[in-house]
Amino acid sequence: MARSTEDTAPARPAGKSLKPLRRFLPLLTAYRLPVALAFLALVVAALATLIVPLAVRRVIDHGFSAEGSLLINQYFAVMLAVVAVLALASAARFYLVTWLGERIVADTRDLLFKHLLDLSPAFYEANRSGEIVSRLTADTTQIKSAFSTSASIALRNLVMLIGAAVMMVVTSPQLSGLVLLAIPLIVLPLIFFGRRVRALSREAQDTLAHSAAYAQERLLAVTAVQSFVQELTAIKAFKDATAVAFDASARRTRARAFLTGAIIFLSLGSVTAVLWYGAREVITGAMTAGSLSQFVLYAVLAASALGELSQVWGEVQAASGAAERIAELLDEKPAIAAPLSPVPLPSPAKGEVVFDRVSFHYPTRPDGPALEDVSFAVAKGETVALVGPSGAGKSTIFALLQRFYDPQTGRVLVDGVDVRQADPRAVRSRIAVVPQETVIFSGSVLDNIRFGRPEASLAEIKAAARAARIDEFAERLPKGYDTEVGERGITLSGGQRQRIAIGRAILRDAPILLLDEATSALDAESEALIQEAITELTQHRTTLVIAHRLATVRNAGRILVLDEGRIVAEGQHGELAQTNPLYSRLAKLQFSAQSA
Ligand SMILES: Nc1ncnc2c1ncn2[C@@H]1O[C@H](COP(=O)(O)OP(=O)(O)OP(=O)(O)O)[C@@H](O)[C@H]1O
Repeated sequence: MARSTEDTAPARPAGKSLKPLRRFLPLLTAYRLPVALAFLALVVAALATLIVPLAVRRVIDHGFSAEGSLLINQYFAVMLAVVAVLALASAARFYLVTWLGERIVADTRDLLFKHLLDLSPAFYEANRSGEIVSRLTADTTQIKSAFSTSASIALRNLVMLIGAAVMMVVTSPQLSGLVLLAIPLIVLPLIFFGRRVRALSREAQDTLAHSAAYAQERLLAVTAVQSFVQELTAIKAFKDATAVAFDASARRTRARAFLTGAIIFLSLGSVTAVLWYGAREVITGAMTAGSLSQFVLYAVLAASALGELSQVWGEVQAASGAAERIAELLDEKPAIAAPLSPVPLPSPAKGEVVFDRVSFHYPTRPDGPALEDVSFAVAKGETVALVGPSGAGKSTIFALLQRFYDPQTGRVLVDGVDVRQADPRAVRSRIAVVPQETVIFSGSVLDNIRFGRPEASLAEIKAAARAARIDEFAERLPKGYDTEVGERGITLSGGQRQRIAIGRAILRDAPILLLDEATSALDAESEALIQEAITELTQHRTTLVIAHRLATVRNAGRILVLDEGRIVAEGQHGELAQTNPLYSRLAKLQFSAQSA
């Protein structure tokens, strides 16, 4: 279940059963012509069906008499034509309506994905990605049925029901009056079971998402599961989650089965009762056999339309439960958004960074400040190293600078503009990040470098790759730069992944560089290659680096020492090593093992 980033998740609206689905209706306005054609096909098919009983009466009342032998050929010829029209119109209706359903689902998925990309990290901290993916796939598939097959069946049967009811009244008002009495009997279970189906469907989708999230998390870390020999635990936990999802689906299906059974019994039962009454009318001569047959055919049509409608009603209710889950996600407001009229950043870019008395705690940790009263300024082209024990707040500084969160007090300025007043995309465009753990997407080596700037030319990408010392390994791969790297880059070594990250940042060519040095030890050769690549990257750029290497702190113009969210010292390596006990301890622990 998605939790709101705000602490108070809004309660789900109860009762208004189809509201969540209605919200997706406007998507149909883009497809007016197919909607109109589908409607036309629907009406034609329904009319064709309604003509059949009329023909049947004529055949029974006149066709079997001596003078009717000529007419009978005509009647059957007309019927054949009607059947052909019915078949054609039904095929067209099926195609168009299914097409529309698929379209709505595709559009909903696009809309949802776009929205998801706008949501800030705070949202993803509170929700599991597997559950979100389940909404994107399983729940949208559920609403597909509501907009395609269900809509098609519902509309056809609605038209049929109305048409058949009208024809019943025309054929025998007296018998129709009797049928009228049965209607409340049929509508009540529809309402009762419909509600139940919707609630149970919501539950079924929730539990399904839960098991999907579990599977995704374990599969992403399958090697960890295997190396800790936790397969059996994982299998059992997944089996339990699947069982819960299965039970929920079974309950939903039971409710739908009851609904369908009840409607079929009640509607066909009433037809039987009316037929019994009608048969007596025919015996007393108050009604012709043909009229009774015609009436009964219409009544059967109406009853089966009702039966199908009830089934569809169950499906629509189930879809409504799924739609509710999608709507919740769509209603999630991004915690970070551009102001109505964002202040443009000065052009040309300078690459200046200022933290002005910044205090911040993460939304999920209201009582634990991550930064307290942090102030510093980094001038254009300067390199500043951040050093501090684990959890001191170094990565948090990077996160605030990219405006993934807003500080509770104080300001973060990029090129003199408070990042809260600027468009977050504009701020991030001025920044290139080399994270400690490189994110690699499935695709080729080239694709992964291009991620830094998708519009870059091949020559630019190759140049960046050379500068980042990627060519050194890429050319030895089976297909060179076109080699597929596998999901999350599992076919590359740690050092190779880091160089791709550096290549991306070089290609991005942003004035501000945020570099989180890898802590993992590399062999001397890789290390040397990475240092060369980094030197290339930091030239002419404002650089903030979370330092783990002696060479880095030595080369930095200035070092900020962080401890428990505060800046506790500032200076250069030589002097800090002498004067600051925390720094000298960290330097001994972190840097002493390495040569410069
Ligand atoms: N997304 C988050 N949600 C809640 N708390 C967080 C989050 N990220 C970090 N923290 C907390 O904020 C504090 C500062 O973390 P930060 O990641 O900035 O430390 P760091 O100096 O980068 O540490 P390291 O060197 O280990 O990466 C820590 O106490 C950490 O537990």
